[in-house]
Amino acid sequence: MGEAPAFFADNLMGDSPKKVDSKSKGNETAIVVGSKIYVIDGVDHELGSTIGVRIFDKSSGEWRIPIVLGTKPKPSKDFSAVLLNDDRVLVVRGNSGSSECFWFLEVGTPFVREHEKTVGNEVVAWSKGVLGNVEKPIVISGPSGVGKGTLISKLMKEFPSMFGFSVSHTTRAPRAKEKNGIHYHFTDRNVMESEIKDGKFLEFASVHGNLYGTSVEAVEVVADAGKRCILDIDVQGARSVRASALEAIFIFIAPPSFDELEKRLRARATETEEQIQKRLRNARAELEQGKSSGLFDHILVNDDLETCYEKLKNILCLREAAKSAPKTIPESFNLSIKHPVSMIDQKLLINCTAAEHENTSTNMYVLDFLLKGGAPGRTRGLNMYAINPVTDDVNGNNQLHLTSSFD
Ligand SMILES: Nc1ncnc2c1ncn2[C@@H]1O[C@H](COP(=O)(O)OP(=O)(O)OP(=O)(O)O)[C@@H](O)[C@H]1O
Ligand SMILES: Nc1nc2c(ncn2[C@@H]2O[C@H](COP(=O)(O)O)[C@@H](O)[C@H]2O)c(=O)[nH]1
Repeated sequence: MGEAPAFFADNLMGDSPKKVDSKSKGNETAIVVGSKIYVIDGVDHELGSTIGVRIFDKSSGEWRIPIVLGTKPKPSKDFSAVLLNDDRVLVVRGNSGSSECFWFLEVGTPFVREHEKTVGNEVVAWSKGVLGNVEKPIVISGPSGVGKGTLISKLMKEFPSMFGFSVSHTTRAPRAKEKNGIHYHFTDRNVMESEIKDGKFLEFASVHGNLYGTSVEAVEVVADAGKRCILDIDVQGARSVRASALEAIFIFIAPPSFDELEKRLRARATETEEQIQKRLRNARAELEQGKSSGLFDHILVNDDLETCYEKLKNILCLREAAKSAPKTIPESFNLSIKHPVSMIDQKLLINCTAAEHENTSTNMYVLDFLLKGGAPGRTRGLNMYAINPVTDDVNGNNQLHLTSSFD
């Protein structure tokens, strides 16, 4: 690796030109975010099997190797990188099909910051960009015993092919009828804590004295099956998901009264008296936060079960009806060796020029990434369409082409 050309950071540092040590082989792109320079290398020279990321801290003049979360892209000799919103880098890999083309590297999102606090190191997180519209996951929260599980079961029973449940991890003991892998992934605290450190969880919280968490995989498994994911998590978890890149619909289920909540919790007969008392104490705080925090898009009172269920279905149907018609997405395409990219109006314009027909065939694609997705893992809901660079605008609409007298 010593023979590699060094990466010069002088043009990025602003002050005295400074040659910084690098293991690069020259196939790298630098993205400046505040006082840091993220150097994305077509090959990670430690691992060899992925695109590499290093961070140069301008203030200390030091290189840092971050902890890398999420699915990592395979190495690429040819890629472009664009900074989005100061906290995510879009990496477009050349010479790859539509499923391996688009990657997001989170560099300063709340999700990454949270993990930096947990692990005490720089963190970046990869997620793969997935083309195609996708329904937003549904986060359902509310105090223990309010009926979240009952409502979710009804939804899954009525629409088995539409919804999938995100199976959480928990350190609590299974109840009599609960099955590992179906109701929860029952796990040991040590194992779960170590997996949290490794970035395997989208969110986690200590709830009623036990650890609960949604793994990235739990959400991805549902989305990969083409289903809309439902998360049954507490208010702390909902807050963490809000801070993540997973764009979801947040619904809070409230009881008609505190007495009714207590009645349901006791009637369920799954907890000891001590546990019931703990859950009721926590319920007061959750009700306060849930109703007043502005965290939730909808608050439903679960008085009569059937009425509440109808309201829940209404919320979900309305959202679906409001969805805009998808644009045409190329079934499969291969980005050629040269693909300069530029941003216009929150859209990425990709200029694909086939190397062998350099002057003859130019295809323009627009990548519309206003929709956010899951992290770290897959960022879903990207929209891609081809445009004619002469006659279409970036929305794919045909526009009047004015020819000048010199044409
Ligand atoms: N609208 C309702 N009216 C009367 N009983 C209800 C209603 N909804 C749910 N229940 C009952 O209340 C009990 C608690 O419901 P459920 O287990 O679904 O609550 P939960 O919110 O999922 O609780 P947890 O957070 O502890 O998992 C169950 O016995 C269920 O049958
Ligand atoms: N933050 C999270 N909370 C979770 C998750 N899975 C479940 N929960 C919440 O825990 C309580 C208690 O559940 P129980 O099954 O022991 O009755 C309840 O409010 C759930 O919503 C999770 O992954 N993350």
